[in-house]
Amino acid sequence: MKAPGVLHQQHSTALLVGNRHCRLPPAHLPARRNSHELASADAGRSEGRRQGVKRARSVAPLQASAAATEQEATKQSANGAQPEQQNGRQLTSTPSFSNMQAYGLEPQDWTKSALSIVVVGASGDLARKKIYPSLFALYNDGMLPEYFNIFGYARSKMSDAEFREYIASGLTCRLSNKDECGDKLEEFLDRCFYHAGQYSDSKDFAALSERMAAKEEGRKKADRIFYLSIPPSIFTQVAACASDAASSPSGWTRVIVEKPFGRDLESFRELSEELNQHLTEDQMYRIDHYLGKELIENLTVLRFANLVFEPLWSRQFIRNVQVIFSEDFGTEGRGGYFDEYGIIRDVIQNHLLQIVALFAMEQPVSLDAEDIRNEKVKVLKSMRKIDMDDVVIGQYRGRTTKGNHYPGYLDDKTVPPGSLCPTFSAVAMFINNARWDGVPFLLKAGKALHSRRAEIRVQFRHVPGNLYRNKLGVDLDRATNELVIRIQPNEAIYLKVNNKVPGLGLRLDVQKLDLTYKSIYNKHLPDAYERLILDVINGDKRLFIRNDELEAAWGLFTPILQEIEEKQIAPELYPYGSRGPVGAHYLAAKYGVRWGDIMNSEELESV
Ligand SMILES: NC(=O)C1=CN([C@@H]2O[C@H](COP(=O)(O)OP(=O)(O)OC[C@H]3O[C@@H](n4cnc5c(N)ncnc54)[C@H](OP(=O)(O)O)[C@@H]3O)[C@@H](O)[C@H]2O)C=CC1
Ligand SMILES: O=C1O[C@H](COP(=O)(O)O)[C@@H](O)[C@H](O)[C@H]1O
Repeated sequence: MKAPGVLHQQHSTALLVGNRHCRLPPAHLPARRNSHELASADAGRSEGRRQGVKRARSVAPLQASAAATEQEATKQSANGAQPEQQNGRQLTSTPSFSNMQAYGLEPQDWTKSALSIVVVGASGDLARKKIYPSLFALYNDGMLPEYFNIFGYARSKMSDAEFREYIASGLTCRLSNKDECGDKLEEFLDRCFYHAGQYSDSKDFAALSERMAAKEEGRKKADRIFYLSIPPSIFTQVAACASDAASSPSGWTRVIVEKPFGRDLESFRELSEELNQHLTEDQMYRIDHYLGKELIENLTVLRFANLVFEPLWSRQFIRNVQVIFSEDFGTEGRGGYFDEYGIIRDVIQNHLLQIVALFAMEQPVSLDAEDIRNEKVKVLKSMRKIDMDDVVIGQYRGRTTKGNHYPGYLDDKTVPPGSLCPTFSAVAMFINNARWDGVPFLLKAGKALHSRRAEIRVQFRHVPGNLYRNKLGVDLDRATNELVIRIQPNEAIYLKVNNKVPGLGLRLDVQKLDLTYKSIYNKHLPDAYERLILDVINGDKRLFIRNDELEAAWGLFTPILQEIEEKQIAPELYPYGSRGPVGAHYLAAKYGVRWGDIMNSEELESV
């Protein structure tokens, strides 16, 4: 256990904290919002709540059934049982609900434990858009423990009933389970409670803890998860308060930390040092939601569970690797946040770099989280310092087409006038190790582009001494094999191969060996947050980021970020809805590469 203030694994005094402020470090990260932004965010939230209320769920029956649920829980509880000695450092338990086995997970005994999930920043955008829907989907699929409760915590004033309406306004039923979904929704909402409080007041957290304890009563032990869905400027104070006043007295306590983890190497180190005063590494779950996406989890399966790919997975056969992220909408509404970070910090330094690490790592000793993360960090540490000549930045400008006007980045009222913040970037990176020496890894991310997609494209070398060169239909030096892992939308893995066009004569064309998920697996794919929240419940850290990975990632990007900012390098403008700045094509051409998404734009039309 850490020095005082570290979130306690076991203690019995969590509820006895007086009226005092939590110990706080100096605020070093920029406050994320100014009052104008806060006001507009508040307006948006009220609107969200109003919409929720409009959906006309009746609250009274809900409360009645909440009482029934509690009576039932009390009837079933093992009264007077002593808290189990529990070490939160280990993978302790897995939900015992019906579906665990169906998902290939080990069912374990949750019958004696309660689980409380606290969403800190409960009135916010991420909570409503992602966290509640994921929790509900897990509940609906039978993946949450029997005795779970959800507690929203934020400064906004809300009753439990209003909170439930707020949650309900963001929920939808899955098609696969639509008939039962209404009842499930009511049951789920019955387990949701709201507690208003300040983020730096341990008295408020102690009161929250008391409410949690009342719901946890009767279980042998209670485990607690705090999801910090708040701006990074208040991560530490919340960790301090939760640690001081609301950690579990009898079970484990885990904390999910959202990105951004700092904005450069220095601020990352400061944040990390501060959080380490209150949380142990075992308690911290640093989320990168891209790691929770189906196709990213499948990346290692593809490589290590098949014989055909791994022998080709090196400089010997791979010409270049492209990791591409594009969105067909701008920063609308999030400009205030975005402008402090820009696309390199927002997407490339975390999501895309994590994908590269998983893609390029050596086979881990086992599927254990530490073994996987050891291999990822080796890749990050082997990366060559990024050269400014290998970086392109862009910013979208407004565009009017077919009578519609699409506003530019600078037209967003929450963006400071004249901002040079990049909304697009392309970077060429290299891994200085035996496997990847000389292979360009081209990363590209942009907002307000022509399409929404995220994919990995692996372009293979040409076939040596090709018999068919120059003779037939396609240029085989250009039509090399390409493996595409489409992360979203319409998840797919396909390999482009040269094939003989059937019939007389000998003509070749390019076809796909196609594993498009929707045509093969007739099922809804879980959202990344579902997978990740379930992993936190199970204590599985494979898909969460370790401190040394972040240290290496920031080490790579901080020098170029500083150079861009210090020299005030102007981004190349590109029209809203276009394919991005021309500079990205020159960057690829410098390494003899053509961007796969541009070269094969017809593939997108079929998505
Ligand atoms: N939204 C998204 O799509 C994504 C968000 N994230 C990260 O998740 C976290 C939460 O994001 P999001 O929900 O968008 O954030 P919000 O800006 O919506 O903030 C969440 C809540 O925190 C409180 N809050 C907001 N600003 C401040 C402030 N300056 N000081 C104190 N409290 C404040 C508000 O609650 P109240 O006023 O009621 O206390 C608000 O409802 C952030 O770290 C973000 O970077 C990561 C990926 C995507
Ligand atoms: O983390 C972030 O991700 C989203 C994109 O996530 P996706 O799952 O919808 O692809 C991005 O819009 C946002 O700017 C960034 O902060």
